[in-house]
Amino acid sequence: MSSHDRDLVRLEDISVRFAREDVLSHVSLTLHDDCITTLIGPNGAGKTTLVRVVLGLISPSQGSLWRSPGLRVGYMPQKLHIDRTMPLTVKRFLNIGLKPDSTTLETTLDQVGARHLLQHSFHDLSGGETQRVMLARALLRNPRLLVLDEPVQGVDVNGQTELYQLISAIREQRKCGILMISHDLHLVMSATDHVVCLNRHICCSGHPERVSNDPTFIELFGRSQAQAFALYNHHHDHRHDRLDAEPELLKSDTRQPPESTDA
Ligand SMILES: Nc1ncnc2c1ncn2[C@@H]1O[C@H](COP(=O)(O)OP(=O)(O)OP(=O)(O)O)[C@@H](O)[C@H]1O
Repeated sequence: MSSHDRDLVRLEDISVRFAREDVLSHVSLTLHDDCITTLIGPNGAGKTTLVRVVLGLISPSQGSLWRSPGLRVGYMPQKLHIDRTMPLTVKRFLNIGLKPDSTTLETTLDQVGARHLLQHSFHDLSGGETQRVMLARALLRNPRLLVLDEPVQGVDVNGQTELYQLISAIREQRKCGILMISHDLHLVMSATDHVVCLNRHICCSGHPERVSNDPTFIELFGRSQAQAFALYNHHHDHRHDRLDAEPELLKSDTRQPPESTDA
């Protein structure tokens, strides 16, 4: 298989202009099977706009976009506005426009740890439960590309770590490509192969470690993110004498990001 066979989407020199203002300038990016790409950047950096270009919801003002023929995309939006007065169980929510058979529905809910929520009211779910159900909905399309716009929004810190672990597991099992937007590089570290740091253009990109050391990343996010990353990295890069004697302890320790979530 040539490396191009793994390509799902290729953006070449894309620019997007709204009201005579460039929101994206000269962005080139390739998304692959079995690869998690994370978009980070400050508010208004153009992350959602870039996602909307990938989804085909916005036509770029300049540049070219190639999508693998017949590409199935599962999309989890940042926000969903549903009228609370409308009674809506999780089962009904997952059936809207999709009509999965019951086995697929239950298997998918199992995968995201939400099968027990099937008959619950969608409106009464916690932040983490809502995100899991939304993820299930995106997965019901059996996507080759999964697009997640801030998947841990409204979820507490422990829940965020669990959700990122779940996203990693989904990629492992399904070998799909994943494009996600996040504000917390140190939290997504273990769930990311490729980071794109965006501020209306691509400031830097590559392996998370490389990006976190890039001066443009430090300039955009400040030292606190870079230091949080360094602390996280410390868990990964070192073998301490005490832990060398306790390999099981090391194994569980390496998956833990730092407590802080400050941006
Ligand atoms: N349809 C539109 N028309 C005009 N301006 C738009 C439109 N969509 C987005 N913008 C502007 O483009 C800029 C980038 O918006 P975008 O939502 O892509 O940023 P973002 O990086 O996702 O931000 P955030 O992190 O706050 O969600 C913002 O200044 C926004 O106001």
